[in-house]
Amino acid sequence: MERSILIHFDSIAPEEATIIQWLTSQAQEKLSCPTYFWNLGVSGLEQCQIASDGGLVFKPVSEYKRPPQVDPLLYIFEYINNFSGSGVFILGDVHPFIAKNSPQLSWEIVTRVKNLYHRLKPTDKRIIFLGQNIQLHESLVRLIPFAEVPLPTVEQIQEHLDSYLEYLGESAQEQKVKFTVSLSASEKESLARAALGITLEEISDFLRLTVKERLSSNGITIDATVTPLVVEYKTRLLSQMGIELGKPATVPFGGLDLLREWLNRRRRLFTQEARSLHLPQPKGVLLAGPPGTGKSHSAKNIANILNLPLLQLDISSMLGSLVGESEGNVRRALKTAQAIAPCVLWLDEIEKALSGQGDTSGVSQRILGNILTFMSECESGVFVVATCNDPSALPSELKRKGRFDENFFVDLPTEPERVQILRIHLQRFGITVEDEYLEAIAANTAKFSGAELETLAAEAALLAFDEGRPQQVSLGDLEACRQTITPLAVQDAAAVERMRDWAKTARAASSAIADKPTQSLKTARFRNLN
Ligand SMILES: Nc1ncnc2c1ncn2[C@@H]1O[C@H](COP(=O)(O)OP(=O)(O)OP(=O)(O)O)[C@@H](O)[C@H]1O
Repeated sequence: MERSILIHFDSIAPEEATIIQWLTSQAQEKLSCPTYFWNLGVSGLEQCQIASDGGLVFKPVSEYKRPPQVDPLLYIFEYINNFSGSGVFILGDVHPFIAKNSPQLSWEIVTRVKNLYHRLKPTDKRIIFLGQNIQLHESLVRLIPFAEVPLPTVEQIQEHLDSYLEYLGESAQEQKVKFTVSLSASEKESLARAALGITLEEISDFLRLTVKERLSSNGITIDATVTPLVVEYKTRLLSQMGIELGKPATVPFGGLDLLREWLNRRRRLFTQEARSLHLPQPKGVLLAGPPGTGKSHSAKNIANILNLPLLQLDISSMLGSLVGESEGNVRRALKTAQAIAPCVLWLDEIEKALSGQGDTSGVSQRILGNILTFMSECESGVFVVATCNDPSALPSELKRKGRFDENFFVDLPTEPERVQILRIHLQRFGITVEDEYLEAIAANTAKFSGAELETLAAEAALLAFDEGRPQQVSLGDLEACRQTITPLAVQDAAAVERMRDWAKTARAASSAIADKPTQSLKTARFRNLN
């Protein structure tokens, strides 16, 4: 802020007030000058001041009088230009006029901003453009540095909890309500960790709501029972942004031994010990294969194996209609993952969002750019699991070697894997079937996917139950149900074979398999895709 004339500050919506507050105190401390705020919504220009309780107050500037016929944006620029003295001017709402790809992009405004840059250079006046997901027009990029506000760390959240709970306590006292905070140091840390991924203002909102809900004749108590509530609150907030906080997988996956082995070798890299040694963090895996082969199921299990929280991102559901909105949603999601890290970030069905088919606005290209930059820059332990059915539809930038740690093809299960999958799904209903029966059925289910084997197990359990033999599944039940299921690989053999062929040729072109000479290619259901 000391050296830049104009700054473009990217905020996350509810964090705006916190940023203004921070900028105000920085301007006071480092530049000894006042801070002003303006946007199209406020009636005029307001001076920002830090109140004695640490809060932010806005005071209208009485000299700022815009004649009704003058454009508000041109007027504020002129006002700042003519303003005598020093000051930091925070301007909201300017970005639609200076952002690239914006339908409201105005050359007049872009030119004024450039002029202002040169005019303000010898003065002690600074302008900060505050907005979300702004990508400045090319002609301004070099003049206006970009600052981004990361989501708060555990330590920042803990500090915020202390000060905000103290403030709530004082307010309660004023209203003669008993206010008790009963949190040990470790409980407070757990609470702060549970809140990772949301902004400080969202945390304040949560605490205010909780206080209201907890008010009883005995007063208000804030204790460890608040922690699961903050997780619920965060889950709701993230879900509104297209991010789902995944639940740990309760059903293990059968087969996929190479993936399991690969993960087991890396799980320790996410521990605090490895992180403190700055060992490189694994970036992630790409899982591609026919429908129902267990890619999503594996993604959930990966989080379990690595013992990390799971965040699921459905990029196609994030594609907003407004310019910049989709990219913004994805960037916010990536930031959230970074704040929650170490974690697993599962990008489901990425080919749907990133193939670029029918996308004339270039949104998918920009989203892809965001994801690629994130993957190459993020060192905080976000393990990306991308799943897709059709790898040939994916942009090659995403598949090239080094992007993911490994690109795996998840094929239809082999016979021994089918035994394992059937066993897992029968056990879910408390059913144990002799190995030789499972092997007999596995031998007859050559083209079945994991999902179809799951259906077969469930149907057999129902049949036995219907016939008054709960949990007594026979070979006959399994065989009868098998005959009712036509696997997709038979129904749409051409499509499934296309995927498998593609993977075979892709594997032959890869050197990664050669890196693993001990691996049996025959049983390797996971194959490198590059
Ligand atoms: N290897 C496996 N072990 C255990 N269960 C499996 C396995 N593969 C698939 N399943 C079962 O099949 C269900 C559906 O599989 P999943 O959704 O993971 O397939 P997918 O490959 O992601 O399919 P799609 O490409 O259609 O999204 C899972 O919920 C799981 O119960």
